[in-house]
Amino acid sequence: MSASIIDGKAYAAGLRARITDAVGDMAQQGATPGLAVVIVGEDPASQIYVKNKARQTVEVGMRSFEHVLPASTSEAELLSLVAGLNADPAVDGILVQLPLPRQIDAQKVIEAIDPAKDVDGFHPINAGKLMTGVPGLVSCTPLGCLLLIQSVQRDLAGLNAVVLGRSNIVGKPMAQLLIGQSCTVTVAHSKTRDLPEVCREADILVAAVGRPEMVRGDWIKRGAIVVDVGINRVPNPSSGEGKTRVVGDVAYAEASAVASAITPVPGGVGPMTIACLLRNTLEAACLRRSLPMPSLDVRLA
Ligand SMILES: NC(=O)C1=CN([C@@H]2O[C@H](COP(=O)(O)OP(=O)(O)OC[C@H]3O[C@@H](n4cnc5c(N)ncnc54)[C@H](OP(=O)(O)O)[C@@H]3O)[C@@H](O)[C@H]2O)C=CC1
Ligand SMILES: Nc1nc(=O)c2c([nH]1)NC[C@@H]1CN(c3ccc(C(=O)N[C@@H](CCC(=O)O)C(=O)O)cc3)C=[N+]21
Repeated sequence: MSASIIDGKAYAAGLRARITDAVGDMAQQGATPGLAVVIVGEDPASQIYVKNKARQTVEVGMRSFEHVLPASTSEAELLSLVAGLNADPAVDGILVQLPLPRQIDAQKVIEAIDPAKDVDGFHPINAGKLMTGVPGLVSCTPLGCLLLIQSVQRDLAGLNAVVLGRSNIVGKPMAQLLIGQSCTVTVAHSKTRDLPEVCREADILVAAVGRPEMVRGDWIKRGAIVVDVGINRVPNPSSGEGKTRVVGDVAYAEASAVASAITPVPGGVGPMTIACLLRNTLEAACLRRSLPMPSLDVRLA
């Protein structure tokens, strides 16, 4: 069997097209949504993501406010910028790129963002709403993963899902979303015993560990849906000295021989993360203006 490829890039483009239409309608009423992205320090990989976010924000017709701060920025300075963005009526969504430099307590910054503008869904209020089944802003990467899984299979009730990784930004909210879909969810991590055996139980396997190609073909149940969140830069000497390429947490060729459907890296979850960020910004803008959130149902042929 050769797995079908879940085309996250195409799905994300479809989602952005629907968002563009909705933003156009809002702009006509003088209510253009705005997204502020804050980056502290010069990590080149992070800067590429921030540039991509800003470009796509403008492409869907939203206003983009980019704040690039030096690596030496103090916690107090960042908190005061966040307070200003909370108070700015042109800003509907605020994203502070993680990780932050050592002198800044990331949790403090996350908790300083107005939960109504927390388009990352990282604030404890939004994390708690997700856990208790109350509508709120949901973390973009897990939301994107769920949309991709449901593009293959709409009804997930009763399926065994294994989430590899328990971070607050991916693993935990992913598990909550899958519980919400009535999956039987196992969350595995670095202390889990016999990881391959645990993974082999999964009808749905979401890998978010940050370990290049750790998940092998023989960890995967025949016919499983595999979602690879990992973004790992590894050396790629064949394209020149010092060159790198991006691989996921799953050994893609092996896995696609066993799975029924699989997300590629790049072109899988990554583009969905950004599309869902724009979706969340639209939702935050609608909520703040007491407008209904438009349906963005995306179906690929
Ligand atoms: N595509 C996208 O849009 C996004 C991609 N990413 C990528 O996803 C990956 C995960 O990100 P994130 O959740 O932030 O990472 P974290 O480093 O915060 O969490 C990694 C998790 O994986 C677990 N883990 C690490 N090594 C192993 C191992 N050898 N065996 C089992 N479990 C292990 C850790 O366990 P423990 O808790 O025990 O330490 C932890 O729970 C990264 O590659 C990141 O770049 C992240 C965000 C968005
Ligand atoms: N506050 C905050 N929110 C985040 O959502 C957040 C963050 N901080 N810090 C970093 C991680 C990582 N992340 C990605 C987003 C898009 C791609 C993406 O678009 N990837 C493309 C290109 C990959 C490449 O070639 O480099 C793809 O997978 O096809 C990847 C990773 C968001 N993150």
